[in-house]
Amino acid sequence: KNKLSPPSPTKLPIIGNLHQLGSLPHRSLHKLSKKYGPVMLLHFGSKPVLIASSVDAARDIMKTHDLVWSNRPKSSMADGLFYGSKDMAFSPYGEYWRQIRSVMVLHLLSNKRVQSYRYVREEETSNMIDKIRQQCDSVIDLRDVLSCMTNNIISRVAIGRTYNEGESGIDLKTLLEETLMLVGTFNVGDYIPWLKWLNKIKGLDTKVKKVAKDLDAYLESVIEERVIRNKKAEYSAGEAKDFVDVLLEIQNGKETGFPLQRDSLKALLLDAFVAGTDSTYTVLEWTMTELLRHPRIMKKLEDEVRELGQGKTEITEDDLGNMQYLKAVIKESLRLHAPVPLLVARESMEEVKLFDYNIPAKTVVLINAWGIGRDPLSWDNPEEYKPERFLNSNIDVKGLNFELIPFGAGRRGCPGIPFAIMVNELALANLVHKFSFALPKGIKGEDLDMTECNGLAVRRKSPLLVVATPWSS
Ligand code: HEM
Repeated sequence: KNKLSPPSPTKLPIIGNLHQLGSLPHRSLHKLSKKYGPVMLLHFGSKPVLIASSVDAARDIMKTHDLVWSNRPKSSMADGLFYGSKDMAFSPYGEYWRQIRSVMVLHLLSNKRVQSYRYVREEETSNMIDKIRQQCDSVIDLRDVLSCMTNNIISRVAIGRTYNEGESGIDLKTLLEETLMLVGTFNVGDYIPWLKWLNKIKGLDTKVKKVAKDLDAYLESVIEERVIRNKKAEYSAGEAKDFVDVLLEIQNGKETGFPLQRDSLKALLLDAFVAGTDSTYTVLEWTMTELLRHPRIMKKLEDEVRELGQGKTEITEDDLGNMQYLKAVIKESLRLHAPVPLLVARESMEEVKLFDYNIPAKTVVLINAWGIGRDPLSWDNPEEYKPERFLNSNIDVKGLNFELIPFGAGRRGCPGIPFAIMVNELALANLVHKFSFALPKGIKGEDLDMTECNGLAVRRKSPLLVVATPWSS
């Protein structure tokens, strides 16, 4: 029997199903999927949006029919901020995307390149530890410390230095926060075109233009400075190259077979900041929250790290390979707290079948990785935080096991997995190696507020406050 269209909740005129999304769409859609099934068709304004909520649906989209689903829907926010969507995350599928994806994967985020930034990760992790040490026994805003470390790592890797030093009269930290906020903003004009004027009235269009202009001025100054430095040959041969160096080297196309325009170069730099920062430190904040709620798990992790780190002043990346429980803890956090719970929207390029349904071209799909991570068909006691489930299991986050897809999968899957995992594992190992953590007086683990707040990455509504006590063997 050929069912033509997936089940749909009743929609309202003009807005379609938008009123059913709520402030945390991954949760609302998860609830709806229990009633309407693993594949349902909603309308955001006039736009048909398919919601996939099961392992089989995710596999069908990101593996069986990956190519058909490899486009991204047009986003006016991405057009405004990323040089007409010339970055990789929002670029439409096609020759241009293939070219910049190969630049990203082969030149910026290859295993070898990620390895070459090891000293940056180790130095910034060590700076974070020093920062906590200076505040020991007082209440620390852990989110602030973790986000600062991640910002510094991404910034040094992308542009060769930390950016919160206040330069060129531009406050890049605030500018990036505004960019992230804008990218996560729901743009009514994309879904109900005749309501585009609302963006003008709300001042959204002006804001996007201003942020894009300031970002461009900053990136131009970074690139120009590098061009001048390279002419003077101040570059020392032993230094690891940052993204700007690599992109300038390959921009003439000798290595890649195609030239890289200036706007593409800037858009790729922006991708590293926008796609890489919040998503990465959010995992650490959720992990520490879960560990403080589960003292038994914290103790087990401390035992592993402290035993393997015995006699060492610092845990280095060489030590991580043996820390199986640590790896399981990070996976369990990604399962229950996928930072990008609905992945990044994709769009079908031609008519395609999904199960028995005929899905027309230009249908947007959202894959609920958050819901799939707590599907009782795949996970025992799915709501329980239990890293042990990964100890004797081959399930990984790399996009081959569709029950765990916090980084997506297939052609458009995240190219930053090795980078993000390294940063998270190294930071977590050093945190529990150096300190014992507790909650501020009067707060019990079980009382910790787990409310989420939506942004580009879904994080805790309130920052995690902790008290750290130095630990030594
Ligand atoms: C824990 C940290 C991270 C998470 C959870 C995450 C998650 C994701 C997700 C869900 C997607 C969409 C995948 C899809 O459509 O199938 C994505 C795409 C992407 N991510 Fe990540 N990411 C993280 C870290 C990073 C880092 C560190 C970088 C780079 C420095 C990065 C760069 C990108 C880019 C460029 C894309 C777009 C790929 C494309 O459209 O072809 N991500 N990421």
